[in-house]
Amino acid sequence: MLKLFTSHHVTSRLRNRSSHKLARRAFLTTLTDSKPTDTVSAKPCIDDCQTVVALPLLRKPLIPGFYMPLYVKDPKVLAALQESKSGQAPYAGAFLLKDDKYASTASSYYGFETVNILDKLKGKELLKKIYQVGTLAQILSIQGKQVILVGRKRLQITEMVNRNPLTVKAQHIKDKPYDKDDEVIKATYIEVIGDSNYRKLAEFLLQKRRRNFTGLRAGIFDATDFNYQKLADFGAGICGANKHKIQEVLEELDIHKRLDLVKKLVEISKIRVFHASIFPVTHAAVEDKKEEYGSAEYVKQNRLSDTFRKRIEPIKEKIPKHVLEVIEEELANLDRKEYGFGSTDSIYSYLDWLTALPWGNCSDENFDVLRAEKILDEDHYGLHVVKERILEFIAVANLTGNPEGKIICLSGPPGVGKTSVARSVARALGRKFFRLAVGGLSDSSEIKGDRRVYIGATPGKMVQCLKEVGTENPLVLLDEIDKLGNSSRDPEGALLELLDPEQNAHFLDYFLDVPIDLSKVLFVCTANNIDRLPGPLLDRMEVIELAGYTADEKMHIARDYLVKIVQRKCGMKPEQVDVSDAALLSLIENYCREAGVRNLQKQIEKIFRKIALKLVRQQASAKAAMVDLESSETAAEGSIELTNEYDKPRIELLKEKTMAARRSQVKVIIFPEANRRDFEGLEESVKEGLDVHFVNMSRSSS
Ligand SMILES: Nc1ncnc2c1ncn2[C@@H]1O[C@H](COP(=O)(O)OP(=O)(O)OP(=O)(O)O)[C@@H](O)[C@H]1O
Repeated sequence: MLKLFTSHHVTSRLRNRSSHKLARRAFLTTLTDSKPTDTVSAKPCIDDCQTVVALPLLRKPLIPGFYMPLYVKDPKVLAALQESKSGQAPYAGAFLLKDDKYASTASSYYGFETVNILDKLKGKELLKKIYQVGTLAQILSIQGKQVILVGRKRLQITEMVNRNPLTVKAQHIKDKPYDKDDEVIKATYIEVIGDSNYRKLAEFLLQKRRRNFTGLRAGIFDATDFNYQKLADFGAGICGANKHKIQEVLEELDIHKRLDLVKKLVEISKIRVFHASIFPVTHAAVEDKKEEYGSAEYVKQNRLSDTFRKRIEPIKEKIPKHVLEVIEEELANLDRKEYGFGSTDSIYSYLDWLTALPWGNCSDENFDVLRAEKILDEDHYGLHVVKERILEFIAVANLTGNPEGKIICLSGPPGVGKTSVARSVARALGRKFFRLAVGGLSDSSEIKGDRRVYIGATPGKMVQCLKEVGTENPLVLLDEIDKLGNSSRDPEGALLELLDPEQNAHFLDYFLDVPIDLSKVLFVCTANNIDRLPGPLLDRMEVIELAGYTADEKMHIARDYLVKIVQRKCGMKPEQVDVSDAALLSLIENYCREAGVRNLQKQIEKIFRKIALKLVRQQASAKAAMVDLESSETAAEGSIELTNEYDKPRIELLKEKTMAARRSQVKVIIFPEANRRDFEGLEESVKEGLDVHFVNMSRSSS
């Protein structure tokens, strides 16, 4: 009996222990198809389950028979999983992401996979990024955002059913039939499992994954009731090899080939285990031994810390001392950890953030008031008071060399240009722009990050902003600050900390855990209604009101700004469209009576989209007519052999067709040259609009 660990043990552990501790373990289920007991083994209508929510996995595929704890941040995905769990088919699809770049940004603590990193990837985009072969996973439990899955069967995606959350139709794929007595399979099996090193390896790994899983160790090599597929899967599941290699095992349906793949993975693991158990020491020792092991995989792994060393090398001088110390400490830590056993992931992720921040990198400041005035006028009609106030602010910064002081809050109804004025200020000052939507924000952790002890921890939005803009002095727009969520988890306190010049020079993000200097960031806030702003926040701000626009102002904005912007966005030339003032006025009076101009912009966009469609349709039909024309003519494209005056009808036909297709010029090639006189003798109305070329007898010489 190849029983490793009963499902009952696992679920009772799941209930009894804290999820952190649990997640640290490799959750192995039985290798045999045990009788249904408890939640784990119950497999309601598994064969009917063809439509599943697709979960993208960042760090490794889910091998059938193994457990996987997930951290799901996306509320839509979570709701869909909850629905599946409470329904007849408590299953989901687990599919590995092809791209490694997401894995490096994944914050995985205690082995929990994170399914939130792909905020921007949805539907087909996401579908393209995942392997099409994955695993049908039973949803064992959902506690908060933590979901425990157990792999059941191999799946192949056939089509997308829903975009968000990504839901797919998938067919269950089966292993190819094989002969149990096949000598080659037997031999490969003995190479894998019969190898005493493998036995040692497995024992070592299993010990690592908590020594109290004794049933596992006792039962593993009892070969009286085995099955080659599960054995191969087991090897793939525990070997800790590169995730794409494990995916190959998942996709391989030929048992012999699957065993072969696992054999290679196990070889690599042996080197790691050997290294981990004998040389858990310094970077220098690892360097010495590199040659000796000679494994490409080994060398690659040890580049983990080198990546960060290379990254910080050019900016080492600029990194604050206290941060550099932490980085060095963590690098040494990373070197000590053996690769592939989970816990390096969190160090990797931490270092990835810490080393990617723009330490000491600022964009060149520009406090030129005339230039700023020109930019503000270029981008916005009117708004004289606002522009004047901003110029005063820049003038003070020009004199003091520093724009610090009060935080500007642009207040006014929707669509009056608050966001776009802030964008222009950033452009005028030569700073990078970052918009941070704080409307609805309910938790201080969104600003200050999660503590690293939490599963799936990520830094706060401010740190994410610095990483994205790549400079220490961006202009950060805190949008809709009056719509801050009401919550006990103090988002207001976190914002105060961010905005207060006294505090933000030593801003502490819980994830980074080192103070960072935000004093060079220029904060601009927007609000629709400042009455809703919390007093302490309002105190720190200088409010500039933007009133609504009159019809006349809207007319100017539409004609001189919006039409031009939209036309450029739609890829049209000015001569292709002419929107009359009467049309704009009618739009303003009948459709856009609100204070701002956002709706007006939308209406103009609508009109331009319709014109674009018309233009493209015309071009398409012009092309179609041209093709038609070519096929009806014997000579080269659009040309005519004019041999005598009876060709006049052909010229007329050609002209008619091309004119119908709105081509202004009809190219006519006439040869031989001797027929020039015949052509010239034709009526003017026929010759009109033709681009004529006379050619001598040889066609190629045209
Ligand atoms: N005075 C103006 N001149 C030119 N364009 C303007 C002007 N005012 C607004 N716009 C344009 O109107 C659109 C909407 O403006 P924006 O998004 O900045 O509004 P907002 O006040 O931030 O709205 P919300 O409060 O809903 O965020 C933008 O394309 C902006 O460029």
